[in-house]
Order: sequence, then structure tokens, then C-alpha cells
Amino acid sequence: MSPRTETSRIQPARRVAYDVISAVSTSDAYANLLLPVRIDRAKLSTGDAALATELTYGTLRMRGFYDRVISLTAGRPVEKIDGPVLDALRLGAHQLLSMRTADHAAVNESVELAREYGSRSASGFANGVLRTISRSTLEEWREAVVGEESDPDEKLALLYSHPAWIVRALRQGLDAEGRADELEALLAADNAAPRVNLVALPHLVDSEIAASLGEANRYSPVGHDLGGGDPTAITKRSHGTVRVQDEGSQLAALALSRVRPVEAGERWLDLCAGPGGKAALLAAEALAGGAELLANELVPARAELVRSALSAVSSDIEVAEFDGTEVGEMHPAAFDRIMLDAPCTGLGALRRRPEARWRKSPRDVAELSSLQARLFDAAVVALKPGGVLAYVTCSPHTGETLGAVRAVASRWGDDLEPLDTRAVLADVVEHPLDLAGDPHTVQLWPHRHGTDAMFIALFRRT
Ligand SMILES: C[S@@+](CC[C@H](N)C(=O)[O-])C[C@H]1O[C@@H](n2cnc3c(N)ncnc32)[C@H](O)[C@@H]1O
Repeated sequence: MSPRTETSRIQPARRVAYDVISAVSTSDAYANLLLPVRIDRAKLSTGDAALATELTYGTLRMRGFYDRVISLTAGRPVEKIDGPVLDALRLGAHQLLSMRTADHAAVNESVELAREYGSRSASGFANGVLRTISRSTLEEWREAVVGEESDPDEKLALLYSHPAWIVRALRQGLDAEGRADELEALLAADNAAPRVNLVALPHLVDSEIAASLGEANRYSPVGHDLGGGDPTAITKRSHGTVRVQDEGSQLAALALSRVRPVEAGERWLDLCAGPGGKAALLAAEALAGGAELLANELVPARAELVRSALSAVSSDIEVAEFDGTEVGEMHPAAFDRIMLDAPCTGLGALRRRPEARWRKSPRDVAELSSLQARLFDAAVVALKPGGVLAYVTCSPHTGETLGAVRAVASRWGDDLEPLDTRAVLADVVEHPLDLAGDPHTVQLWPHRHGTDAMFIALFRRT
């Protein structure tokens, strides 16, 4: 990248957004990890930080749509456009079509970015492309982008900026519930900013802090909605007993911890615990009931995050780092409850990881399904007779959800009894959940429940 000049006319928030978008394009960076670092380094005000977030996340989520608009305007495929210039055009297109930025600011600063990070000659090209984009409305561009496409899923993929295979997978997930008519609402929810949601670890949060946590969640009895606020101050003040956590993740942990009353001395295992969100909630529940939790995470850096998450609950919780597929041999018939929050495609959290949709492929589903099956079988062996297993994914892809549990049911037969997960959660939630499809399992959805698309299935070892 070329060094910036003292006289730069680019606003700091736009520069931060551009830097992150460019790092995502060129070095596979994760926007949700890099953006806070860059915002901090640039010392952005709260307002500018919010602007940088909207610019970055919005541009990355809608990248497929904007690329189509850019290529129609430039008269060439985006692969033929210089990378740094293309990223400046994407950022400009987002401001012109989806934000209320004045046209001249969106165009001028993007042209400046193209000149600074691309080449001097790129500025004329960028200027021409962005001015043409600004001359039509979003609705007109939507029509142009769809063009002659007649396949309904391909059309939705173009309009809602998702790879077509993901649109088909999401349709299949909704179809399994007889709710395929919700597909557009789901795709729109994937493109909206998620609210900041908090968990107050039960029995551990100071009552004064608990009273300041904002609106209680609709479903989770331990969750609060912070809206678009900054959670840093409150999480620090609470010494980790208040954490950022999606409401669906809370329900997944509570489905296991509240499936039946806790008996003192029970042994619980969180088999794939990193970075530790569900482990912290499970640990708080275990502590209150006199149970003991072992957390495990294969990747050492992520195991460290689990240790840090658990330190708010107790300093005595063991965090192991073994391969979960070996837990059956290592600890046969050892645990009363096991959380298997399996590594998955994460297609249920696309709104949170804006670039993720462009990095996944159907091959990932096949590879992860095989790992999920091995972890599942190992976890069943590690359950005591009568012990309960929660199989959870942050994906509504049926290959990772219903397909996975049906395959398990056929492998284990009468040795594994599916529990009525819906009935368990019905006793946990504050308001009834609108659920459909397979009666034993729970599939949550961003558009219907405001949560990530978590899948939860409980089983009992007979
Ligand atoms: C979906 S994430 C778990 C999220 C976590 N439960 C939470 O709520 O914060 C899955 C985790 O499994 C870990 N993992 C992947 N393969 C594993 C294996 N063979 N054994 C144990 N952990 C594994 C990944 O590193 C990842 O941290």
C-alpha cells in the first residue's frame, strides 16, 4: 500500500473501512477481528466507529451484488479490475446504493482511495464507474442485476448477495419445516446488522450491574438486548460475568444445563469449547448445581480464550486440549452431560461474519459432516448410561443438522434415545418459540427469532 499523505481528503472512518475490506480481499483477514483493532488504532470517535462498521460490514455482505453492478458499469468482469481499485469501487457503490452518503462525498473519497492505493490513472476510471452507478436508483440496479435470470434461487442469490449454493441450502433448511416462503426474509436478515446481545451469567452477576443491562431477551432467561450499544464498558465492569453472546447460543447451553435438575457431583464436558461462550454459561450453571465441568478445545490459542472466559466463573475449571474424536477411548462412560457444539460451516451466522459467505464451499459441508459424525460417535461413547448429549451447530444446512442426526440415529439405534428438545426449551424460554418441522429438534432462525440459526438436538444414552 502506498503511504498516505498529510493532506489526505479521505475521512478516517472511510480509510479504516477501506483498509479492512482490502485486508479481507488480499490476506484473508476476518473483518470481525481486524475492524476493532483498526478502529482502536485510528482512535475513532463512537460515531466514526459506527460509520466504519457500517461501511465495512455493509460492503462485504453486499459484495456480490456490488460486483455485478460494477461489472455492468465497467463493461468487464470484476476479475479484470485492479484489486485496490475494485475495493474502492465496492466501498463507493455501498455508499451510493445503500447508505445516505451524499453522492459527491461517496464518489470523491472513493476516487481518492483508488488513486492512492491503485494508480493515478485509476482515478478517471473509478470516477466514471461511480458517476454512472450514481445515476440510477437501487431499484433500477436490482432490475439490471437480475437481467434475464429466470431461476428463482439464482435471482435471489444476485439480489441478496449470497452464493447460489447457500441460497439453495437455506431453502432446503426452511423447506424441511414447510416454511420455504420465508426464504427472502431470511436472506434479508443475513444482510442486516445483528443487535448486540449480552448474557448475564446466572448466580454470578452483581445485582446493581444486572439492573443496568437493558431490555431482557424475549426467549433467553439470562439474556439482554443492548441494541446497537458498545458492550465494552459493561463487560469490563462485570469482570466477565456479563458477556456478549447471541441469544440462540444461550438457549443451546441452557437446553443441556436445564434438561433435568442438576445433581451434585455430576460430570459435564464441553467437547469443542473454543472460544468459550457456551462453556462460561454451562460452568455457571454447573457451579450453582454442584456439578463439575471439563472444557476441551483442540486449538491451543482458542483453549486460551476458553480459560479466559471461564476465569469469571472459577479458577478451578480444567481446560483440556485433546482431539475430541478420541474422547470415547480417553473417557469411556465418564460424563453425565456433554455439549457437542460441533465445528460447522457457520451458515447460521452470516450476518456476524460478513465475508464468510464468499469463503465457504459445498466441499466444506462434506468435510465437516465427516468430522461431526466422528465427534458425535466419540461423545456417545463418553456418556454414562442415562447421560445426555446436546448436538449443536450454528448452521441450518440440513447436511449438518437433520441429516447428521438421522445418520447418528441409524448408527446407534436403541442405544441412543432422541429427547424432546422442543419440550425442554419450552420450559426454559420466557416466551414460546415459533418452531416447525422435525418435532424432536430445534432450529432457530435470524428472521424469525432474531438469533443466529442455531440447531439443537438432545439425546439420552440408554
Ligand atoms: C462451533 S465452535 C465452538 C463454539 C463454542 N462452543 C462457543 O460457544 O464459544 C467449534 C470449536 O471446535 C473446535 N474443534 C475443531 N475440531 C475439534 C476437535 N477434533 N476436537 C476438539 N475441538 C475441535 C474448533 O477449534 C472450534 O473452536
